[in-house]
Amino acid sequence: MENTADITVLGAGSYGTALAISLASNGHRTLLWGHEPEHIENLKNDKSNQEFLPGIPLPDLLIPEADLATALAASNNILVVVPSHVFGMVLAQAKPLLREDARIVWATKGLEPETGRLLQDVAREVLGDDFPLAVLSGPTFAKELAAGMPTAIAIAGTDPEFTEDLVELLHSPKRLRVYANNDFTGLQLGGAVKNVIAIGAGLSDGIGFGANARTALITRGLVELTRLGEAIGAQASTFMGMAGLGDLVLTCTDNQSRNRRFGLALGKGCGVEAAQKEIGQVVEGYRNTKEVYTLAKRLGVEMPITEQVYQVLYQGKAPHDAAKELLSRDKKSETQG
Ligand SMILES: NC(=O)C1=CN([C@@H]2O[C@H](COP(=O)(O)OP(=O)(O)OC[C@H]3O[C@@H](n4cnc5c(N)ncnc54)[C@H](OP(=O)(O)O)[C@@H]3O)[C@@H](O)[C@H]2O)C=CC1
Ligand SMILES: O=C(CO)COP(=O)(O)O
Repeated sequence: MENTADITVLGAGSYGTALAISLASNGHRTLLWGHEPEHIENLKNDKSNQEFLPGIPLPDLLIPEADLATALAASNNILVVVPSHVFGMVLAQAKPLLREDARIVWATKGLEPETGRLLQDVAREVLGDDFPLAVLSGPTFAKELAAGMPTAIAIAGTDPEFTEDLVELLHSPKRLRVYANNDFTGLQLGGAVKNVIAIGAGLSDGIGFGANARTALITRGLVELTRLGEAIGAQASTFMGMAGLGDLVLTCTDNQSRNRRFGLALGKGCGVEAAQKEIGQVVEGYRNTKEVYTLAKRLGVEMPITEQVYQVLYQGKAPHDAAKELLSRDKKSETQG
């Protein structure tokens, strides 16, 4: 039927398109909504997303859609993949158009601008408590997922039936392995904090440090993520999985990561604005550093790497000085605190 779909994806950038390709390749009719009609027209004409995923064909079951009302009427399964700073705004836009049986999942990685709230709090504030919610998080570069290269991800949510249905929709023996997780909070936090640590790893490589420093940042980044997670009620074990260690290793070590590339550019002496412009896509960790820092301060959680990245991004500290400060911290036990 023309106007029905198994799932609707909101956000036609690199990751929204990659997830839509993956869903459609699994045989599910998938509507992909984007806010720029011209961009959606290009997707239809080119049968690919030349701006974000050049050269990767869109499957026939992926239907680009410029009208939000049509997109939301087509399915009760709504996957939101817009940057975190517009997440609340897009939900507010969607709310009056949502079907009564709508269920909302997001793959956005970040915290609410300024407040540092988890996106579940934003979703509940905007939508109320009646819609089932879920989150996708884990080490998944859009380009590889879209190209059908093997990928694994984790999912958690408020409603077991919804998360099970999402696993069914997303899971593919050939391209995407989906792990169910029961830590809704932990999955959201992992996706936000890893971006900050990835900037730190990029900074370290950019100023000429090596594999030892990068690996120390990943390892201690995992410690500070876990500390913050436990303070907000997440399970420490979550961070040893896809949305913690998995995403940290991916984004701290591979130059497909925009957050890592942003840090690299800053470490080499580039300014914040120029580095963002060079990347030309969302760098979630830039804003999210402020939000993670704010959240950690509010809860009294020690996050030395986040603190130094914050000082480089927002207080004009030189990357070298930030690195020196991290190294010159008091001796401490690896296992305590
Ligand atoms: N790319 C990846 O590999 C992964 C990304 N993610 C997460 O997915 C989220 C989206 O990132 P990604 O797709 O990569 O980002 P991109 O920069 O590739 O695309 C962002 C998209 O969001 C659109 N957008 C911006 N503002 C709005 C708005 N108000 N309403 C609707 N759409 C809007 C942009 O449109 P326009 O171009 O017109 O501004 C663009 O199409 C982020 O939170 C990211 O961390 C998670 C895992 C992997
Ligand atoms: O979240 C991602 C991979 O899991 C994408 O990372 P970047 O946003 O740093 O490109």
